[in-house]
Amino acid sequence: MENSEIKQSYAIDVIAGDGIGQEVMPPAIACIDMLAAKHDFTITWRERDWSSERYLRDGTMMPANGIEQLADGDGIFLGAVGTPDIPDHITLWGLLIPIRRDFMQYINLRPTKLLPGLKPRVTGADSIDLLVVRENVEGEYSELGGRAYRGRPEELAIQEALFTRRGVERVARFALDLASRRSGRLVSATKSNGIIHSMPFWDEVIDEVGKEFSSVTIEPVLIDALAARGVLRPDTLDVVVASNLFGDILSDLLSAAAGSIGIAPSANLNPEHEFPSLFEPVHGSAPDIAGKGLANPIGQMWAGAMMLEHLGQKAAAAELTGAFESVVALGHSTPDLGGSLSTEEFTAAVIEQINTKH
Ligand SMILES: NC(=O)C1=CN([C@@H]2O[C@H](COP(=O)(O)OP(=O)(O)OC[C@H]3O[C@@H](n4cnc5c(N)ncnc54)[C@H](O)[C@@H]3O)[C@@H](O)[C@H]2O)C=CC1
Ligand SMILES: CC(=O)C(=O)O
Ligand SMILES: [K+]
Ligand SMILES: [Mn+2]
Repeated sequence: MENSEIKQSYAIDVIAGDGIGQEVMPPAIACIDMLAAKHDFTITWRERDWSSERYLRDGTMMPANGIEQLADGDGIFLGAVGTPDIPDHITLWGLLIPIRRDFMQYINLRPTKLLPGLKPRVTGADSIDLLVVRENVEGEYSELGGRAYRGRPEELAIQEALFTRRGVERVARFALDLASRRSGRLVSATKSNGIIHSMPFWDEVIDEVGKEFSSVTIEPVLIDALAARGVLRPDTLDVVVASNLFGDILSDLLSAAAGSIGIAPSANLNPEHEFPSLFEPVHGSAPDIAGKGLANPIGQMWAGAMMLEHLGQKAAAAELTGAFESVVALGHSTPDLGGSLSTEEFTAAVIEQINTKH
């Protein structure tokens, strides 16, 4: 695309949310603002106070017309939601999950990389560079089911997993296309030995769509064995396609194998650009470290880079990932990566990198 065709001014909704979401958002925004000035584009940040605090105050995570308010923006930049004071299904289903669904963000793209200068967690895994393609609007996270006989000995809960042909086809196609442009290898996370209906269906549909991509080899791997492989040999993985729940678990596991869940970014994509996409770190609100200045802002910064890339600002995106990679390569990091810098100190080092590179 010619540079002149790229829009140069964007409206981005900011939902820092809860816990360390509030601490890692300002560092990411500071970096992006500097890059915007350098690369001649502007971002208007539309700050939303949608959070658990708002829920405790007003009884809802976001306003009734919250989705409408986001619809005309160019993207959503989210920190994390969740607090020990409110059951997690209320906070998640009151904000993040409706956004993912109403805006048909059916792809959750989650890269994992061993950053330059970091030691692998296990020997033999010294070149991790993979992408989890997580199905993001159906699967195990469904509203089908219910509870009955509350509080009685007969009490029961039924939770149905929902897999549609269209839903599996589109995530398969996205992952196969990515794999065809990378190693030509796609691992499909399955569990068709134990889950008798949905997972054999998943396997069949992935296989069918795979016929359109003759250059890609599909390797179905049972999720239990895949978890073990993710710990021991994450270097053998390139593109992994997974259902909503499996992809959620795998992405925490793989980013931990590569150093810390504090570095992992996540793009909730509406690939058709029909609705805004949402960018966030993989991690949650981390109440155990919130308020202590210990949070690693890389996950939020890297999510910001994915957002810039999605907007067409590829040079700025590359400069942002390059900046935090350089700081880590110089041996500076937050405690989760074995370093001693605070969130603020690490951010200052990244900003200095951006400043000194012309
Ligand atoms: N997309 C979202 O907003 C998500 C929200 N959550 C919510 O977050 C809350 C806490 O969930 P947890 O299960 O504890 O997961 P979590 O991801 O918040 O934390 C897990 C562990 O990783 C550490 N950690 C996470 N991010 C870090 C960072 N940037 N730097 C350094 N260390 C980091 C935490 O200190 C904690 O020990 C819950 O309310 C949960 O529902 C959880 C995952 C995703
Ligand atoms: C909710 C959650 O854990 C995630 O989206 O990663
Ligand atoms: K998050
Ligand atoms: Mn998760």
